[in-house]
Amino acid sequence: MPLGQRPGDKSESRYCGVETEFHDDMPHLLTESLSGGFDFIVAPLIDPSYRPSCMTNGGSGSSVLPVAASDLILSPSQWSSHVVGKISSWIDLDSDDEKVRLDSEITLKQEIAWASHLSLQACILPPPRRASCGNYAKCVNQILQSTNNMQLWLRVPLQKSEPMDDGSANANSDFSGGSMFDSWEWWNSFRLLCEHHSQLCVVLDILSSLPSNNSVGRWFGEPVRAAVIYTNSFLTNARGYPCLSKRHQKLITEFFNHSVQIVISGSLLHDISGESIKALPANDDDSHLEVIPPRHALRPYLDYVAYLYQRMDPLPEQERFELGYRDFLQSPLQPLMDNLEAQTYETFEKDIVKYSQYQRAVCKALIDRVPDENASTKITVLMVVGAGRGPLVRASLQETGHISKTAFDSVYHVVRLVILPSLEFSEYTTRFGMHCVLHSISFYYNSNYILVSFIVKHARKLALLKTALYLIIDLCRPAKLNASTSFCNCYAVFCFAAEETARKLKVYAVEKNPNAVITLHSLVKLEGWEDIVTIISSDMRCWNAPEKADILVSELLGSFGDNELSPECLDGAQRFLKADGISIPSSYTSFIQPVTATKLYNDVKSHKDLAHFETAYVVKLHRVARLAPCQPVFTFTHPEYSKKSNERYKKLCFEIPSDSGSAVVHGFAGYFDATLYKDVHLGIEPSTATPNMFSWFPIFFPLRTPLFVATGSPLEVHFWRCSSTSKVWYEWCVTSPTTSPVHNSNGRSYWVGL
Ligand SMILES: C[S@@+](CC[C@H](N)C(=O)[O-])C[C@H]1O[C@@H](n2cnc3c(N)ncnc32)[C@H](O)[C@@H]1O
Repeated sequence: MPLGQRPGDKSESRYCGVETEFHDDMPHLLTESLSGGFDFIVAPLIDPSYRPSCMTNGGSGSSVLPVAASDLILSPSQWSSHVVGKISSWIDLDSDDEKVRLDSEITLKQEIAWASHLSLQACILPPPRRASCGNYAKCVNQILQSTNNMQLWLRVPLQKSEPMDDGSANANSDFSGGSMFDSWEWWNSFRLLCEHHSQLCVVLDILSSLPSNNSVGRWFGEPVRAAVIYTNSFLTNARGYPCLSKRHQKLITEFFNHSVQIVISGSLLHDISGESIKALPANDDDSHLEVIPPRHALRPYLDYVAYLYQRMDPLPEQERFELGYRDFLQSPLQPLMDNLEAQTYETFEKDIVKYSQYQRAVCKALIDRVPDENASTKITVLMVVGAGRGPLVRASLQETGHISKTAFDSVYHVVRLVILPSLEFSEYTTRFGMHCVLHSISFYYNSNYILVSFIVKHARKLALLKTALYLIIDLCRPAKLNASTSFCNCYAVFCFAAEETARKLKVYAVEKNPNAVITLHSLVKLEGWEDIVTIISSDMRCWNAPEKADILVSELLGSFGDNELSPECLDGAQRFLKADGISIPSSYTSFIQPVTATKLYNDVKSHKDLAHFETAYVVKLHRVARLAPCQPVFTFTHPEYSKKSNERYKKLCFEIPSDSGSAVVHGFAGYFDATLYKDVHLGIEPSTATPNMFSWFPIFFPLRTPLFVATGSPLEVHFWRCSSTSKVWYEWCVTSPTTSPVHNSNGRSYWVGL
């Protein structure tokens, strides 16, 4: 029975398992566990007392393996859906004792072969017994080369000793024997020996004490499939029930968010004597007792884990929409070289936060440029370069009170039909005793946002009007806007242009995509903007403008800022910007940070060629460990009259926090931040990211070979932005702690066309 129903969450982490001992009555064991609320069991497949060398035939294979049950006792579908195999924990493939070593090898292979026969989805391998586990890894690697789809989950404790002041290790480790111990390093060497095989994953044993947050964070970039929590890691609450420490709770929630399944292990250690009484029927009738299955001994622990799952916030609607994009590599768009399609534009246009930031920037620029006293006489020339289907034209016009016919109509339509079924907006404001003239209003909503942008004249009671609008939004939330949409995360974004710039505008919309130009014409006609907007079908780099612009508005930004060639395009466009004109954006900067991203690395590797390792990808990063804070890479400012080249070179030195421990770097996550105008910015750099903006996922620059960075070693990285007459590309490499080849030399694998 899944832990709960979390809207939108279809991940594996809904399922919780229980670890069991060897049992030769598997049907009983399974029924007991499933009816006790667990979804699967982690069970030994073979009698743990079995040793091949002690068999009468010396392990030659002719005698029958002492299995827990065959595929006639449980069907293959039961085995596959409800059992994770546990490989015998006594095996020691690196033992000095040859007999033990050989017995171990034979048993491992026999058990995996048997698990495969049963169609199990996964088997758990016991933890390596020592740091040097070459023979164990060699045997597992052989198995991985020939196994079907079954995954092998290496079990390791979530444990890292912290150095003491005198340099020795703290002694909370069963494994360390007093020396420094970091279980991640065991995992890392094991998977290196197995060549990063994609079917080799991890199970973490969660102990009662946890390593530092930074050190735990590394695991979120690893293929962790399950976390085993022992009953002795649970605390006891005031009522005698099991509970977990705050840090454990946070960790479990993170596991849920990263599709890691929880497995409970151990025996009942909490005496909840009232529990069994509660389970009895009220009239204590024997016949009832027969039909009520006995409560599973570990149920209180399961209930607590379910409680942690159920109390998580539901996934926001946008997150739910983006679930399928998590860790999915995409080629970056090339809007200069290619012509975008209507669907792509439509997706951009849904990002209301992006446009409201632009609207704020245009508003500030207009107010700075035209003093109030000239507002009704001075005409500002605003050029939207790369206008697409016109959203920035709309945002700019709304800023000045040029409200569109359709927006005006639609707000009354929406107000009348949906929000206030029997009330006109004007009546509404009158009822609230507000004395203002509603000059224009636009209303936009999707499943995430409600944007009300309005302009009032004589707004003496503007504050009241704002209150009224908040009230309207409250009234219409959640169900009335659209009965079929869940509005649990709905909130309002108000864009009050009411301060009313009322500046006069002349707009040019310049666009090189001939299809988008057709749409622009249709938009201008529909909105009645013919007198204000002139559409130019041209590449901004070669358009001969009839006059110069006061304000140049563009959105030519990629996930890495300059990677869609905004610098090259705006260098061309600034010819027709007045000497004191304003560019929105006025600057943008790219950022990178090193990441562990096993899933992405394996996906790139699966192409089996060099080119994919030298390509940047747009990707919604999820199963990644961000190893160090971001650092800025390249900055571009506009306008730029210095004739400075757009080629760039940057050397960066990252320090991974020492309490993280050693780490593996699979590549670099890239982001940008743009200053639109003065203090109005937008971006995706995690520490300053614009909230609820979804137009850009990060970019990922892979490394051909995963890079091991030992604790305390600096990581030195070089990035270049290069160009030729026909293309722009990036090259990157690492020079410390080891040296990598320069990736993408001469743009041989990945470039952006000019
Ligand atoms: C990222 S889209 C943004 C479109 C629109 N401004 C929006 O926010 O939805 C960039 C647009 O700029 C156009 N574009 C790119 N380079 C251009 C150039 N050199 N001249 C004119 N348009 C260009 C593309 O065709 C595309 O429509």
